Amino acid sequence: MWRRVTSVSHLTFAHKSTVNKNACTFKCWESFTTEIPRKEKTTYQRAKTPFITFVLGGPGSGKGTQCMKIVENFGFTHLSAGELLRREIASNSADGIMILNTIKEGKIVPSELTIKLIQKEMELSDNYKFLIDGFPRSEDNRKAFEQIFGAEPDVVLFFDCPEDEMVKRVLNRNQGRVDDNIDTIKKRLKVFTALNLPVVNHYLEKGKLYKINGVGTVDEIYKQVHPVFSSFHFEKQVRV
Ligand SMILES: Nc1ncnc2c1ncn2[C@@H]1O[C@H](COP(=O)(O)OP(=O)(O)O)[C@@H](O)[C@H]1O
Ligand SMILES: Nc1ccn([C@H]2C[C@H](O)[C@@H](COP(=O)(O)OP(=O)(O)O)O2)c(=O)n1
Ligand SMILES: [Mg+2]
Repeated sequence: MWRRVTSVSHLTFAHKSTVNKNACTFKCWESFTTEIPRKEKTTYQRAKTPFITFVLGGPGSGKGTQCMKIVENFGFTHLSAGELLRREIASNSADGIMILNTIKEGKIVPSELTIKLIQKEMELSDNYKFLIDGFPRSEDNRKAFEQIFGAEPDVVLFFDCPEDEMVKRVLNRNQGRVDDNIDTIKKRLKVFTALNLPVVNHYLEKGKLYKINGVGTVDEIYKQVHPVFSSFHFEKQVRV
């Protein structure tokens, strides 16, 4: 199902390990394909194809909070698309100003840029289990991901939360975000309905959607999330 990606990322990176760096370059993409001969794999390469979870829901629906609990319990690597974009702004990169203005307007950053940031983090990770939080936020995001990665997610979580609850939570979030103000939130909610709900419906039709009631305490909500992942028996999987 997975294929090697050669066209989008021209990134070079060093693997964290000091051993066998060359063999680890592009390890992520090599393990995405079933065509790599067994003998080319090293113990530093993942033995498994990536297990990808998309985490969807409106602003303030609790995506990030629940992702932290999934990470604790199931050892996923958490990639928040919004966080990667905020990091890009903070690094004063060439795209930083455009990203900042897009986020302030409550709009969606061009898909290729967000996917490039996600892809880079996946390449740097030793893990094979990924939570991709806040992505895809539009059909364009979704289609671009599928085209670039040549694959679909294994699981899609959707935190369903009423607008008034989301607004309340975002206004109390207190993380100094430029988009956590009432004007931007109103715009984001419109964008969520117009662009993100079609993605939710797409995965519902495909039978991949796990709809979670996003109202309640963090633990009450996590009680619905846990069985989604325990059904995959990750703890029994042995990595080589
Ligand atoms: N179940 C909950 N009940 C009340 N507040 C919550 C709950 N889950 C998260 N929060 C708080 O709401 C805010 C938004 O949560 P967050 O996880 O950042 O949502 P998202 O990533 O979907 O925008 C945060 O301040 C968080 O601490
Ligand atoms: N796939 C994405 C994800 C986020 N963004 C931008 C636009 C979003 O309003 C901001 C913030 O996203 P983030 O997921 O951090 O926001 P919430 O956690 O839902 O409040 O980033 C994007 O353009 N494309
Ligand atoms: Mg978040």
